[in-house]
Amino acid sequence: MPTPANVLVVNAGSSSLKVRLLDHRDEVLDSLDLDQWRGGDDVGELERFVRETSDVDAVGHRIVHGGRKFREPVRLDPGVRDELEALTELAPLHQPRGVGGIDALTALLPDTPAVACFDTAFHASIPDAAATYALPADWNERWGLRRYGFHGLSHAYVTRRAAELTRSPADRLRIVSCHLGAGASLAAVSGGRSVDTTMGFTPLAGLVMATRTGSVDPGLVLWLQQHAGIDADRMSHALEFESGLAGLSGGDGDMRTVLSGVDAGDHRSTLAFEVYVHRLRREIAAMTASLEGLDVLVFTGGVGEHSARVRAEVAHGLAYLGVRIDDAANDRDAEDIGAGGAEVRTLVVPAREDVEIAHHTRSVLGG
Ligand SMILES: Nc1ncnc2c1ncn2[C@@H]1O[C@H](COP(=O)(O)OP(=O)(O)O)[C@@H](O)[C@H]1O
Ligand SMILES: CC(=O)OP(=O)(O)O
Ligand SMILES: [Mg+2]
Repeated sequence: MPTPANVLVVNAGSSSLKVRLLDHRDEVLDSLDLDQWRGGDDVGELERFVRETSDVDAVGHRIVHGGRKFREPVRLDPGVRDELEALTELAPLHQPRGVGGIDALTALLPDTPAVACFDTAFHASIPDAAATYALPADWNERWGLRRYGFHGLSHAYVTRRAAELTRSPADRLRIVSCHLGAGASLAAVSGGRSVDTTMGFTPLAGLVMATRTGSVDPGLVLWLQQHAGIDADRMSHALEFESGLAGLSGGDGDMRTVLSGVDAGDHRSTLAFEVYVHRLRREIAAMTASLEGLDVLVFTGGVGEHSARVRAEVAHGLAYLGVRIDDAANDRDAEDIGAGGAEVRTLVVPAREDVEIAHHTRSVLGG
């Protein structure tokens, strides 16, 4: 078929559904944001939006988990859809929402071709030394236990933008991409390929997030189960929804709420902010070890794009790596916030998973 021009991008995250219609130049023609989306039950608004939107040539979906099989974008058919649903056990929070998006759009636009694009795909290049857990080898093989990594569509877009903005070919750059949204992860990108990341087998690992713990001592989790009477379901809910910024500060996990608390002298909010920043700095430094250096540090996602305070705290603690920012540029959320002559470039890039998905959708269907 000819390369589709207008792509309807469906991005079902852990808490929201973002739908965008992009034209052949990636201009946004129309969009719909739903804060509450559980996949399935509340298709009403989506249905209205799609009925009012004409000229959809193709649909591109963000799917969080591609499992062992899907390492690049794939054209959707009923068989593929069922394989994606079967991966729900690997990402119970995210996968049903993505599959719900596929089902809703298949019902609304049954004759429009659709492509699934995976959060995990960009990280398929992570070498075994970084992707392998030191567990019994036959467990790893039997269940495909591995550091899959997530937010790959965002990290891939950041990688392309970093190359454009620094006017250097991506194959020469060592980039740490910081995707700081409600979910948060880092990617170490060398020569355009992901070589390490903070999320793991699930999107629970790594950085402190809005309501997720990020990494904790697995011994602590076992201790709570074996000695404190916290069963697996209760534990899972606490680690996913009651932890992170929300758990520490007692608020909703929104960084803006935490910062208001800090300004009001609230001790819990202050500790939450300090823990968030500490972990972020430490993990960025860890990514530079995987890269054997650092050329570009990039901030993206709601917190990364809008919180000058988080960026400043992180950058000031990483001066020893050559990170130096221009505080005035940082305060106005400029694209390039690096200080003149700094060894490391520091950039702020809007998260555009939609652009990445539209590109993949066009190349799968047109190529
Ligand atoms: N001006 C701001 N200052 C600090 N944090 C912000 C600001 N605007 C948005 N955020 C943060 O961005 C988060 C949402 O990030 P976003 O990438 O949009 O979400 P999602 O991960 O759901 O896609 C919110 O939880 C909030 O903490
Ligand atoms: C994978 C992941 O954590 O996604 P989100 O940030 O949308 O929750
Ligand atoms: Mg997001």
